[in-house]
Amino acid sequence: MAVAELSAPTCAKQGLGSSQLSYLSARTSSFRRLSFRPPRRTHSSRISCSVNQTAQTPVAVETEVPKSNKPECFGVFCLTYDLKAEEETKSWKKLINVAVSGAAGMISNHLLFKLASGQVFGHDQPIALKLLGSERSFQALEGVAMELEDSLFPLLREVQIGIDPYEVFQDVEWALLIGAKPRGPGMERAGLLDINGQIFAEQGKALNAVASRNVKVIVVGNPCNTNALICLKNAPDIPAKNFHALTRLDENRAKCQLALKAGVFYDKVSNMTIWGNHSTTQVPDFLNARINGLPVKEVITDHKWLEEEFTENVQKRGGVLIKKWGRSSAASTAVSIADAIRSLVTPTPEGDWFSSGVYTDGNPYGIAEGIVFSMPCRSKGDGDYELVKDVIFDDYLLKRLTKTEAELLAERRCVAHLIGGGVAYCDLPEDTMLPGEM
Ligand SMILES: NC(=O)c1ccc[n+]([C@@H]2O[C@H](COP(=O)([O-])OP(=O)(O)OC[C@H]3O[C@@H](n4cnc5c(N)ncnc54)[C@H](O)[C@@H]3O)[C@@H](O)[C@H]2O)c1
Repeated sequence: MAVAELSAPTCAKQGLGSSQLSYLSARTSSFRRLSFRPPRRTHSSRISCSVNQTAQTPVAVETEVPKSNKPECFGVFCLTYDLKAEEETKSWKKLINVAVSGAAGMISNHLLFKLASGQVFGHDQPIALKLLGSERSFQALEGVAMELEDSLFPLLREVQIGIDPYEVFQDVEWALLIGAKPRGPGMERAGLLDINGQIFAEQGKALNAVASRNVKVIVVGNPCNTNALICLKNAPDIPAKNFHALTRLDENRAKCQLALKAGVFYDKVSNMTIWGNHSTTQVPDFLNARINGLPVKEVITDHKWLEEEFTENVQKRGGVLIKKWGRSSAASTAVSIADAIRSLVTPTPEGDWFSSGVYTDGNPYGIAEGIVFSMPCRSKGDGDYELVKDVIFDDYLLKRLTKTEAELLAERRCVAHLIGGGVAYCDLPEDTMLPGEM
């Protein structure tokens, strides 16, 4: 049985400096050793350094182990430290609560360490991680929490693990919904929509009940557009605008392909929109994208390549990767989730935009309302976004937008029973493989 135990110097590593902290001597003898136990609903680690508060008498406080189903702390995160009077600090931001579902999975295994290190929300932003797993993955979740402990991240102040979204999503300001069931052998696409739809319906209800009223939700688990739709429809008290389906990986892939073809570094590619569904009907928009500030079609004059190879390369990149590697993209997906968050918490560079799957109500492009569709967005860096208006369309682009829109409307019909739309009727036009899907 693994035992999580902490020692005083660890909190010193939490960015406060050892002189700012005081500890009870011989803590390990008096401190409750908490062991990782067989699956229970919630298990949390908590570190709380009393910053941003008035100066207090130095004392290290042992956190009470809460009763019943309240999160229970263990390990290094159980201690609460107060600052010495003369060492009051004012520079720390308020802690943000971030939930990650599927936290024991492959994508999370990359993402969590980026979040905890400050690479995503900033190097002055303390963070609490609330990790949601499935019953089957609970032990692995404990392992993840242990690795987070052992990483001594200065900004990581709390870690909670659990399998009940109503507990794990309590007060969260961000929810990164990655956990989903993979498509099993012989499973129809409609079956996947239903099985994962149930998960996202429940998680939407839980967010509605207990999350921050302005929680930002990024749905990664596939089929992510329709899962995001299900989630937002089950969370009527949270603005629909706050829900995103991740298409940033597709955007990054498209930028890379254009850079390769044009022989430029990929930071020279901008204004890249992925339109529509995160499936093989997605539309990487080379009409509005730019290279070195110029329209792509002026820089890459091989338009046949753009229409055929480029488009297909991006649409099918996830599938090709699976064939080569035997598993779906995890590291680059985690990077793209980090990019997607950063795009919402930092102002979008002048003249540029980013892609995200967002709710279509009120969109200026004439796309059907009531679906989650990837579109070009800009942000002031406040977590919110607005849709970009100055984009152009041609026949090629419009034709493809219609196809991906039809697919999303069909997916919506398949999950009508999960979004208050009556009886489901599944008539998917074709079985498009989802990028990254096994
Ligand atoms: N949108 C994108 O760009 C993109 C890219 C790649 C993968 N994906 C999707 O992301 C999802 C996760 O991928 P992965 O590689 O991390 O998979 P994974 O199988 O390694 O991990 C998924 C984890 O989710 C957990 N889980 C299952 N049901 C859950 C539930 N109800 N609540 C909480 N956790 C649950 C599983 O136990 C598992 O640990 C898949 O659906 C995949 O298709 C999306």
